Amino acid sequence: MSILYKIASFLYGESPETDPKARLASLKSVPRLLKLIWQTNPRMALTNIVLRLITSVFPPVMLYIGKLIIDEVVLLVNTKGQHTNEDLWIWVSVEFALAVVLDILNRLINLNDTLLGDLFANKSSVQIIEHAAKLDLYQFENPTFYDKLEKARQQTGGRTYMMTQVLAQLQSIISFAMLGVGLAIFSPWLILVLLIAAVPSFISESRFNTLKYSLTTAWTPQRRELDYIRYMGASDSTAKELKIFNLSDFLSQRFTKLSHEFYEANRKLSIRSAFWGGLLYLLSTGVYYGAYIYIIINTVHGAITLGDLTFLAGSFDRMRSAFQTIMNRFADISSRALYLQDFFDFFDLKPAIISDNSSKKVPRPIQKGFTFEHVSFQYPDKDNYSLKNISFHLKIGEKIALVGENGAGKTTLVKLLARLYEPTEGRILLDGVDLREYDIEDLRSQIGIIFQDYVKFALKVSENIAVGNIKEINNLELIKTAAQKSLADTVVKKFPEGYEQMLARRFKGGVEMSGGEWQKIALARAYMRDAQLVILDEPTASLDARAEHEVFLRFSELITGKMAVLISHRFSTVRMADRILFLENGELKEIGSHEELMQLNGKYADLFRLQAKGYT
Ligand SMILES: Nc1ncnc2c1ncn2[C@@H]1O[C@H](COP(=O)(O)OP(=O)(O)OP(=O)(O)O)[C@@H](O)[C@H]1O
Repeated sequence: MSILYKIASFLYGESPETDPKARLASLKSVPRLLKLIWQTNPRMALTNIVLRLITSVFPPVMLYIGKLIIDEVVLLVNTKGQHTNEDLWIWVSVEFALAVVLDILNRLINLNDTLLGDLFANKSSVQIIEHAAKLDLYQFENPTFYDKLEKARQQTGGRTYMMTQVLAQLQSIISFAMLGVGLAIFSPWLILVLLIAAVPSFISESRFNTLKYSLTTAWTPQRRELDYIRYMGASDSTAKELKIFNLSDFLSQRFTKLSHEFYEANRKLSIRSAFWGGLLYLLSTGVYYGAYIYIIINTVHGAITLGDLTFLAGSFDRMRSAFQTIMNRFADISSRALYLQDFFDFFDLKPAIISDNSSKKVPRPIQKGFTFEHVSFQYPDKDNYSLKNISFHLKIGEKIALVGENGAGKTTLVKLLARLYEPTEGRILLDGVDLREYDIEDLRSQIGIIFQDYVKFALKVSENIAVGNIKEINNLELIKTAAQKSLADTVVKKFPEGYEQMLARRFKGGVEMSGGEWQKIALARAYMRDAQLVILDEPTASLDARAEHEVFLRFSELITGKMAVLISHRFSTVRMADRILFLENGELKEIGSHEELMQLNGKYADLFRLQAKGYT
């Protein structure tokens, strides 16, 4: 075990989050951070470094000029004004000029920090969005991944702060070295005293920062829950049910209990940290004053001049605080580096569903269609299969309907078709070639899919429709045609601002629509692209029976010649399909046209009759 490791173990303990090896390793993310800062804006990053370098030379130079001034004054006092005072005023002017320049430099650094920090925060937020888009759907459904994503997202402010800290550290180290050179010329042993004085305080800072990180990390799931309760307690989407079910007390009690537990854990740590921090700082200050007294005694005995005294005391004081800052900042940086590690860990996550350069383009037009060959699928965190041994062929121009009770596996099947997941066993072929061999983006561009839980974007009507083919966002003609096809144009007509109308009430001027109206808008997305396969996963459940019938009739006419997969619980709609696949517990139980399945008199026929009875 290396000495470094032993020291680190002592400082940080051995808990998994505070594992010293992990902490030392996390410092490796600092150069990666610097690279990111550089990439944000090389010119501003360079300016920042240069300004800091120049500024770091100022403290020793100004202290030395201070010494010269005092020596001049003492000389004048001792010679009762005999000695010419020309030099004195020159030095005072130089010091004044330096003070002005230093102030300007510091302001420029602050300005640069703020602007570069803003750019850096924006860039990393964009990078998070871009990277998240590349990841697989199952990664979003995994709580560990979600924690990483949350940490990466929440740490935007922290990363900007970290950026300033790292750059400031560079400046402090150079400044410290410059002061050290001056001090070493006069009295090298003072440097040793200085180092010893700062150590206790550094230890306490390190230890408590680490404990703080462990606490925050250990509480991530609870903090996520707190965020969730906060959102549920005050959100447009939950307000209705909160009132009807009178849930606000339930939520506020739950929030209070959980937040209080966290507060208590944090409070104890903060008090301990304040106590030990204060005590050890007192110790450092004691050592400093010991050295100060020693210098004063030497001055009184005439061993050094009064100017030397101010220079030494000044240098010593500044070095002491610079050293303390460097050490504390180092502790801060290394514990924040753990958060930074989370950020980079998120970027290191790679999607499993990818395509390489040799990937095929989807045939235009598709010749044979899609074939499921003994496809089984199990969600990563589930013990049982959601689809079992499914085999069927979707022919060119054919419209099939998936029917089955809740949880039968209908949505899962269409997710596999769009390659949002890969089959656990078996394979899916497109024109006889495994789906995995096609370019994923090209494949998805040929599939139009509207899910039951489609997103209601707080965007304009035109944008809400254009998300079906975002490249055409400025093609208002296409958007209008898509709206006509899905009957959304009847909804849009009611808005004073037409296609410019803002939807959802999240932002000013946004209007809310009924479930059925939203569905017509969402359906228009399917008509935005010239897809070869269109999948509608129950996006019409909120439409009244007549509207759904009309929508599907139009749909069948409009997509003639294309393949379609419909999921609906309404049998009047389902029977319009060429063939019906009846799923039960992930298994394909019956397949055939409505008439064939009725003749078979199996489960489909049972359910059909049950629903028909309900309607009469
Ligand atoms: N993301 C997921 N992670 C884990 N299990 C899932 C996930 N999505 C669905 N399941 C499970 O897979 C099974 C099939 O779900 P699926 O959504 O495909 O059913 P469905 O037939 O579309 O149901 P519904 O008619 O209610 O929409 C269910 O048991 C469900 O719990």
